[in-house]
Amino acid sequence: MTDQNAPRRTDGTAPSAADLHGLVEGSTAIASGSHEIAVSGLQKHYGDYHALRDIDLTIPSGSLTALLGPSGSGKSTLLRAIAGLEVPDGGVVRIGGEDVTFVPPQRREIGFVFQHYAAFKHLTVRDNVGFGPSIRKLPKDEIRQRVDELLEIVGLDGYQDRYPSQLSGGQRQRMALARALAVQPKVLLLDEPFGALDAKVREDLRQWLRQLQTETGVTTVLVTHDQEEALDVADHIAVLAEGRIEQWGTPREVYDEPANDFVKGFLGPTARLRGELVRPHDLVLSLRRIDDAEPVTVERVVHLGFEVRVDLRDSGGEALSAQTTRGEAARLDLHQGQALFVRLGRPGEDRVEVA
Ligand SMILES: Nc1ncnc2c1ncn2[C@@H]1O[C@H](COP(=O)(O)OP(=O)(O)OP(=O)(O)O)[C@@H](O)[C@H]1O
Repeated sequence: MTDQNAPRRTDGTAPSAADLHGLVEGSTAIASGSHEIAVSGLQKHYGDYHALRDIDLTIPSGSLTALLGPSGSGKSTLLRAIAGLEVPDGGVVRIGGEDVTFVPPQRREIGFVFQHYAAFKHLTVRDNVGFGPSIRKLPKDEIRQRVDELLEIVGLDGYQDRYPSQLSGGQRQRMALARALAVQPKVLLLDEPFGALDAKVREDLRQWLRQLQTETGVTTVLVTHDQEEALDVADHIAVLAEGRIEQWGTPREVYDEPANDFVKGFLGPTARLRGELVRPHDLVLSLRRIDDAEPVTVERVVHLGFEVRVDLRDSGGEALSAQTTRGEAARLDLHQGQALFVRLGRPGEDRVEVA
């Protein structure tokens, strides 16, 4: 089976490790000045399939932007078009104000990290990270110093002489980031870099990525289908669906002021109350009817640490879930079969109902 996240050439085949190194080999500039990424009117077809539909997106210099969307929404295609691994059918890609639409990847001064990092197995961590600078024939002691600094930043100091097979998955991805940064790229493009790792490691690595990005200030684009990851690390999120950008904004904007039901549904759990899509934590439960609260029956009470999810059924037979706290669940004595009322809370309202 082919990996959806694996990089593809325009002919559909996966690039070799040497190709990927080629992405950074040509990099010469040190990340300074404006490295805004601006995409306008971008179109991409694969045969009859319209993978990118007129994409306009500006990624501010020095920021971390997440491309978030379901599988097949076009995230990787957009990232690969920015990298130069895909040639668009129409539109323009600019990096730092320069039109790079037809500039080959190795001349775009980018660092790229994929979900499955193609390390040189026969090279040590030091030589993997130092590969790009050594191709550019930088002085050996300068390379050594740069590699040591980067390995310290990514938390791999002391691992210089190990081989990739002697690293954990998380350590390998951190080595990949160090290697991408070793050539001091203008922009860092990350395609589900933590996708193959387990949940806890992912969480640690995204905190670490956020810190690394803040320290280096390199303009970063992160492809992810994980809304929590995007909300957690990104300055801005572009939400994609079917080759279009549905919304662009800060994590708070896309979560609190979603442009449409798709964005609302994709950014977090939702419940439908009288036809309106709402957040489960915006629902207020009460034992007596307040205002025009909807009568519901408790089907299940699920304790998820501090939070409690209450699965309900309304009088029309529709299922919906509310989210509440342990304290409130105890106060209401929530239990299966209980008759309750649910309504939409107002922002800042005290959730504790004395019924
Ligand atoms: N080389 C290709 N040839 C044909 N179709 C392709 C090719 N690359 C991507 N596609 C199609 O274009 C669409 C967008 O793919 P893309 O990889 O950009 O989606 P994605 O949002 O990154 O999804 P995922 O999260 O699954 O990686 C998909 O329907 C995919 O099958």
